[in-house]
Amino acid sequence: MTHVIITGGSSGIGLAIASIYASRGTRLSLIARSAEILKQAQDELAAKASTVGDIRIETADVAREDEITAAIHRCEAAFGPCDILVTSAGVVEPGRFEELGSTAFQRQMDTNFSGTVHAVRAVYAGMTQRGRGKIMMISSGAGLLGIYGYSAYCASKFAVHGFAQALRSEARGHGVNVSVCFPPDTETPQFQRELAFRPAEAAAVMGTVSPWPAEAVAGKIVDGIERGRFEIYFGLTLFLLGRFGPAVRPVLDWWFDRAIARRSGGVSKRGQ
Ligand SMILES: NC(=O)C1=CN([C@@H]2O[C@H](COP(=O)(O)OP(=O)(O)OC[C@H]3O[C@@H](n4cnc5c(N)ncnc54)[C@H](OP(=O)(O)O)[C@@H]3O)[C@@H](O)[C@H]2O)C=CC1
Ligand SMILES: CCCCCCCCCCCCCCCC(=O)[C@@H](N)CO
Repeated sequence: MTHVIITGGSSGIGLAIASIYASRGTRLSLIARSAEILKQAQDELAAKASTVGDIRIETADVAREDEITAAIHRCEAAFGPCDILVTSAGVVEPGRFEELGSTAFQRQMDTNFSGTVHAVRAVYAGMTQRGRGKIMMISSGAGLLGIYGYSAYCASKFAVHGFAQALRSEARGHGVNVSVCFPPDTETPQFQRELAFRPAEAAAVMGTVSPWPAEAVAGKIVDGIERGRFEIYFGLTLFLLGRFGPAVRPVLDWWFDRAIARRSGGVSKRGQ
């Protein structure tokens, strides 16, 4: 039976992905920090799964390599080797760079980027030895474009993007499929919290793409895993951004800088 491990599987996009696999009778391991929220997710999914025993929950902080490695190894000992790893654990804390502080900056890098690397490392050796396995990393539209107020988050998601690209080229020779996806704003508990802190200047940029339901994002991700697609885009705008963004950067910068200046009351440089 297929064993799917999902970091961040207790909420939002990760939970929506878990829900699709649960209804297919897959063995599922969900990893997150809060035991209470994990238990809620397990109960919710148990209604869909063939047997409650097919859903395992483990508490671990992905930013702590020892914790996440041990948790993943416990999941593999119980349910067999990992066939599919989805790394959805992530945090977002918007704020202008000078107000963000190094703790909040580092927390986003440690969770979103290092947390992804740690989870991948925990399954990677086994996958390459078996000559099979799939890894899907959740980056973001913010992993394709630098956005006002998102210096740490964008850095962490660009890092995931670069990691996925490089690892893909190493892994394919070992029969391991590495993928990365770039979701737009998605209706999840985290998104609701984030909106309260999103600067108006960021809304001017991010408002270009309207929010998606988590189920729709999860559906495209699972479909991409099945087809072994490397990059998954959501909607025409983010597809164009991913494929042609770097080529049209000067135009995008000009366009967004104008929109941002309008939101900031026309002041684009300090002191002017
Ligand atoms: N929603 C959106 O608009 C978008 C989200 N994304 C990305 O999708 C992913 C999921 O986000 P979303 O579903 O919105 O967020 P949620 O907050 O709804 O879910 C995040 C999940 O990650 C877990 N998590 C967070 N930090 C850690 C940690 N240090 N160790 C282990 N687990 C952790 C949470 O559980 P717990 O807190 O208990 O640990 C929870 O299960 C993130 O990587 C996010 O950046 C990308 C594009 C858009
Ligand atoms: C030819 C090119 C056209 C260019 C259009 C550019 C549009 C940019 C939209 C960027 C959206 C990023 C959403 C990230 C959401 C996210 O990760 C957070 N919500 C996390 O919680």
